[in-house]
Amino acid sequence: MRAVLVLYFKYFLKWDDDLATSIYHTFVALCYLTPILGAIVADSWLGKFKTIIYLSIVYAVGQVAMAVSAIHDITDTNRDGTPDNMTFHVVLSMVGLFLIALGTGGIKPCVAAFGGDQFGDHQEKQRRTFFSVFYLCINGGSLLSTIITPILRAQDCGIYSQQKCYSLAFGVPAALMVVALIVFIVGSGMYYKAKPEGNIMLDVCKCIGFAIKNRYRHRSSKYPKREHWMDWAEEKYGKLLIAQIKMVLKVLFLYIPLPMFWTLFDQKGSRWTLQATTMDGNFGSIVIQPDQMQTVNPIFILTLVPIMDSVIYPLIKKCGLNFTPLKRMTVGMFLAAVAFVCAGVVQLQIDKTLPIFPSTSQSQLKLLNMGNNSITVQLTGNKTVNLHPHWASDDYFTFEEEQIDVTVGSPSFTKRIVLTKNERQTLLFPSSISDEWQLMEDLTSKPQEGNNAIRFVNGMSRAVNVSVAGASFGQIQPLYFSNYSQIKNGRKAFTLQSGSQSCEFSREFGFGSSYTFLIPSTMTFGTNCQESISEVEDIKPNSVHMALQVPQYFFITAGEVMFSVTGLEFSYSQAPSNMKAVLQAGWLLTVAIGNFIVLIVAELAKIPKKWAEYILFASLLVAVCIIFSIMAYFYTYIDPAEIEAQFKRKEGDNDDDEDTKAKLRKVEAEMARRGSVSSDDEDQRSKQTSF
Ligand SMILES: CC(C)C[C@H](N)C(=O)N1CCC[C@H]1C(=O)O
Repeated sequence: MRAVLVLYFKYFLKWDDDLATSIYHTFVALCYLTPILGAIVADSWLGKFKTIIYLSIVYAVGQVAMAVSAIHDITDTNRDGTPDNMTFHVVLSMVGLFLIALGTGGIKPCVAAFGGDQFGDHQEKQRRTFFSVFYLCINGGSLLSTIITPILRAQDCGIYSQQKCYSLAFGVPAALMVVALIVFIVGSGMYYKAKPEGNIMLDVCKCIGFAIKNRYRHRSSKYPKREHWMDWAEEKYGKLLIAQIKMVLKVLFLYIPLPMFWTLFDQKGSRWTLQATTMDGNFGSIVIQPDQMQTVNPIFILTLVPIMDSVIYPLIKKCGLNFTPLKRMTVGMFLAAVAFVCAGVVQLQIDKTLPIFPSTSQSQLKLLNMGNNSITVQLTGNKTVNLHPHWASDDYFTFEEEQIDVTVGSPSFTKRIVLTKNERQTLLFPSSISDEWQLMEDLTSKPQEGNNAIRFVNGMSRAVNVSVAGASFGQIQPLYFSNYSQIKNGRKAFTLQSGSQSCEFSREFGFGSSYTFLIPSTMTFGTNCQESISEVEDIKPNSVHMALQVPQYFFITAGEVMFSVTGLEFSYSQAPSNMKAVLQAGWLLTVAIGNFIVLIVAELAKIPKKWAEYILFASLLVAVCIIFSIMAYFYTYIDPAEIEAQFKRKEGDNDDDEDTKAKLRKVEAEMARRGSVSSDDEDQRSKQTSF
């Protein structure tokens, strides 16, 4: 669904690029923020199984709302193919997105933790495999959706008029979500379902609050220090709960630097896609569009996860190295930084091929001779150019002056031209140089999305109509320029028409170029006018190949596999039994914060050189990576189940606090239940995990 969301905003809801991008990132950030709610509901109240079911229903309803919001016919009263009550569509789609984000919150942390719950303590290896498979599934889905949803969207559908079918692109995932939910419910009898332990998050908050208050009350030096500030809750709360909170806080503290990884990671959808728009996507038999490069991420995930699990990690182990989860995550961060260095190097190559546009104090001018004779032009600053008939100066001349003198021909003819700062212009000399000269504005940036910006100049004495599949340049008056039209890459055939006469010419286009095509006064209409039309290259096509982005995608994905898959498993294994989903949500929160930082960075980072921006991000991540590795060095891995069992034994003997005892009895019952999972259940678990 994410694959077509920005396009839906832009083309269906008619939002501008900035609004579409901001709402998109806010939605994604919300999807990784709401897991906190889902996790609290699951761990404290409904349990993971029921939370997944209820919030999957919310998710499916949200997806249906999106599908309905994309039916233009609902408000298209005048049946012209566009919705007439946009408020209805905007409100319904925002409600839909909100429900989807809420549903995602319920599903994401619970599915991961619920999956982890299916494995006993002795099945650590299988559990690790589960997290890898879980990650594979997310990315398999992501890959399929990026391929299929754009195809669905491209279909035409409608009751009164045919339009692009966003409702199908949203409706099919809605139907699939319902199928997935049914499959999940049908499997109910096969799962191990850990019971929630009452309002654990409320207890946690109260316990932390009490510890802080109690610490403050006993701040005087006459009170003996305690090992940990949470120990100040001992007067009121059981040791087990305090120990569990310490485990969670320790892990959450470790998470503080992690959003920086996601800040870099999430820029592949924005900055890297923009970079791809300045590159050549021609791969021989297929042409890759800039945004399609993103599919390289899930493709690499699908190949790298199994390779890491079955080759790289075992090999490292064989070499006698203890590649602990936190070490893997550190290496993952480092690889992401390497990816950004690669992006910086690619950017340097691209920059070499980019035109130099005028700065705010400069203006640029190109000269174009539409006459049938060669002319010599002299410009201020002793610049002299010889222009053949129907020909333009090779490049733009740059001026700091506001106005320049232009002298042409012999006997010479001089005119003063007023230039516009920060602009590129073309000065057109008609057949007779004493006729009015035309000054036309040119592009001062590369055409967007890898398109080509094309325009025509009509040198004939009669109006000419120019069209090409998907675009029309309209009626071009004698000695006038047409407006620019955006044309996709590939071979394009143009039709030129004047009265009843017409002719065609075709040309192959790459990515990101700009051309002015000249229709000479000498042109005769026939079936083919290929020979007569000459072209002026205003902006060169992209020449750095998109394949050069593959290394940066490789490194960021290798980094993601080491960082994210390991992080998921680490969050599960280091969480106390009653806060597994909460820590999963804490992990996903780092993704949400990373997304928010991207939003801020997009506004703040205004470094003129893009390559320098990439290197800056890489350096920041390396700095964060060093901080994280120091924090990780001091982290001691724990076995929460073992610690909980020890407390159960100790506190069961000598604690006389009734509340604690009640809680311990609960833990004891739960552990006994887990321990006494019948051999049938155990068999069943082994069967389920034998992948
Ligand atoms: C569909 C995702 C954006 C693909 C990405 N490779 C991924 O799996 N994740 C990015 C953030 C964490 C993880 C996820 O759980 O979505």
